[in-house]
Amino acid sequence: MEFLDLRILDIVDIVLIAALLYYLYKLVKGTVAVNIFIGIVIIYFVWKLTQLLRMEMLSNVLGEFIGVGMFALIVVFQQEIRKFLLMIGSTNFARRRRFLQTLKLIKDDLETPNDVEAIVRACENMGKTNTGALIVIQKSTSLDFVKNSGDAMKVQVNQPIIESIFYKNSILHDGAIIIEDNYITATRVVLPVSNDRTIPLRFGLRHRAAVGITEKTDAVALVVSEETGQISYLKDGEFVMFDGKEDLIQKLKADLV
Ligand SMILES: Nc1ncnc2c1ncn2[C@@H]1O[C@H](COP(=O)(O)OP(=O)(O)OP(=O)(O)O)[C@@H](O)[C@H]1O
Repeated sequence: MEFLDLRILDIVDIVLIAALLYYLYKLVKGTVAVNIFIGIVIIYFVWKLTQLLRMEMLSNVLGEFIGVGMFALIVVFQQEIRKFLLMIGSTNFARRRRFLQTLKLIKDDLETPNDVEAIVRACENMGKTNTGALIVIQKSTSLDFVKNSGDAMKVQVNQPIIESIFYKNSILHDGAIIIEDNYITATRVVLPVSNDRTIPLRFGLRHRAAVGITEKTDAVALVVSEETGQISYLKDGEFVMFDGKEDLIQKLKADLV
């Protein structure tokens, strides 16, 4: 049967399409782009239906629309396409780097493990004084596309530095900080805010920004609430539950490997 005549390349084809759809979903999840995307899919199916039913005029009009639509798409999704390419490029680069590291082709010390204890201790202290904080820890996806909105710096992670950045009277306290390979590489960063309507209303923009960046990239985020002093840990756009400081440290370490 021709239908069951599946080649290895067909399987690779399906896996690649699945990966592509996954990246697209991750990119548009919770944004208005999702509605535009659904609109396009609907128009495409109506066009196919009109072709099938031989409704010449409507099918021609929709066909023309779809033809020009490709250019319109590039304009409408300009931001998303940029992020998409960045996401694919940086993820592959990081994977390649890890692959080379396992083969010992490049030095192991390129990536310094993040000082998770210092970060969590800083969050704990900031929580006690109700100091709001937003910390994003980069993994394999590059965060360059958000870093540009803040101020670049390169300081090795340590507890007092983090606390002094978020200290209420500090000029750097607004926005998020980015941590890469145990270095704080940007402060006052503005993150994309998630539009996810399932986030409880008690969480404001700081938490929504943490959800936003973790749903669009594989970074993880820590938020200290200014109102309650509570620490939240976010991964893949979701709040991760933890039982005390030690549990948070263990979870972070496991997620940052
Ligand atoms: N998109 C964003 N990117 C980075 N930081 C942000 C963003 N939006 C808000 N913030 C930071 O969060 C701060 C407080 O915002 P908001 O009070 O709405 O947050 P919240 O989630 O209610 O937090 P809290 O519980 O601490 O009040 C802002 O002053 C700013 O420093």
